[in-house]
Amino acid sequence: MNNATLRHDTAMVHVDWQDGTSSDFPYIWLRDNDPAAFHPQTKERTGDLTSLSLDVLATKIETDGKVLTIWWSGDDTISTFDCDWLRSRSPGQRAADPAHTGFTYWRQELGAAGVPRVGSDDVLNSDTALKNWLVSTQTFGFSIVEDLANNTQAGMDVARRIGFLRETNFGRTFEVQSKPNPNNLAYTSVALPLHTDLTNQELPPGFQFLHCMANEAEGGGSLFCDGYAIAEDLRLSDPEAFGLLSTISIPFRFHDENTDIRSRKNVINLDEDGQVIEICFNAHIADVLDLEPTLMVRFYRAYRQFMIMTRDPAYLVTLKLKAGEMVVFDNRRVLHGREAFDPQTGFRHLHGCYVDRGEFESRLRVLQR
Ligand SMILES: C[N+](C)(C)CCCC[C@H](N)C(=O)O
Ligand SMILES: O=C(O)CCC(=O)C(=O)O
Repeated sequence: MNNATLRHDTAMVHVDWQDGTSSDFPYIWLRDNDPAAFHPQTKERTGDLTSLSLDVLATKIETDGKVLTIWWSGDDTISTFDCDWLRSRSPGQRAADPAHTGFTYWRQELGAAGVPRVGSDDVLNSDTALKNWLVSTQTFGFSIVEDLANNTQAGMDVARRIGFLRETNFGRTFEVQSKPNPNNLAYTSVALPLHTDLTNQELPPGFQFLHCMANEAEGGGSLFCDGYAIAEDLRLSDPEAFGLLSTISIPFRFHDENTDIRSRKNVINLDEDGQVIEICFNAHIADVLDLEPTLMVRFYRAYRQFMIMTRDPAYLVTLKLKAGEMVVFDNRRVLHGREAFDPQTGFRHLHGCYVDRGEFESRLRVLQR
């Protein structure tokens, strides 16, 4: 970068970059981000903000277009910044995040044939295949890994290519099977309407992995819908319902002999720009609603409307997992469910685990380096 020009006043350094763009850097920000204030090996911040004056001022600033040098008043500190780094961190613009590769919202038209698929050996052995798989899993919120070995380790091996497993009250891994004395409906053979798991947790698990070991019973098909697509359609068709579901939290609770785990969540969660970033929807573990009575009635209308949309075939993709396939989905975006099955007609067994979004995004950033 050549010929950047500088102006500075009592609060900021203003830089006109050669390409016509410009940036404003407050002095306190520059002083706080002096490269010398970071540990050379760990890259952690070691500078102490409280030792700086908020009115810190420069006595002299120079740039040769590659490096910007500042002489500070008050002490003899001289800070040197790389201009490309400065530009990439221009205050007021978010630095691009390589883990955020974009979303494609989908509806029924995607069909089972549109679900991204990848071979388990490719993901296990190739970083490029791993990266491409993570990108498509994030884009659609789900994917299927094929040709897993026929043991309960195989799905975990794939999940661990991403990162640490998220342990919950259901264990580090879990067996979705019809069991005696079930502590939740997943462990029966009944139909499960579309839902997200563990909305009763302070942080609901990010990605869910369900490795199909056997699916021989009649029924037992899998259901999926894109919660983000439903939320965006609701935003347009019923702004009042969207507003309530994205601002009013409701209680969720799971309890059994050993646990009583509760959390309040909005059904639709937005970031500060209003983008949908999480769906928490699980009718079976919604606790008794405790809203103020007039709000209650408005909320029920909104909540029921969202529920009706989750039953609308326009959003539904169905498939029947085969032994050796593993479905992977963002549990905080894509709702999942299953048809009832008849355990008398054959064995059905899914082996599952979770990996949180933070692990997933970290792996993606590292693979994009
Ligand atoms: C069995 N497995 C661990 C996968 C899910 C458990 C879900 C438990 C709770 N009923 C909920 O729906 O969130
Ligand atoms: O049995 C299935 O296909 C899905 C089970 C499920 O929804 C769950 O474990 O949360």
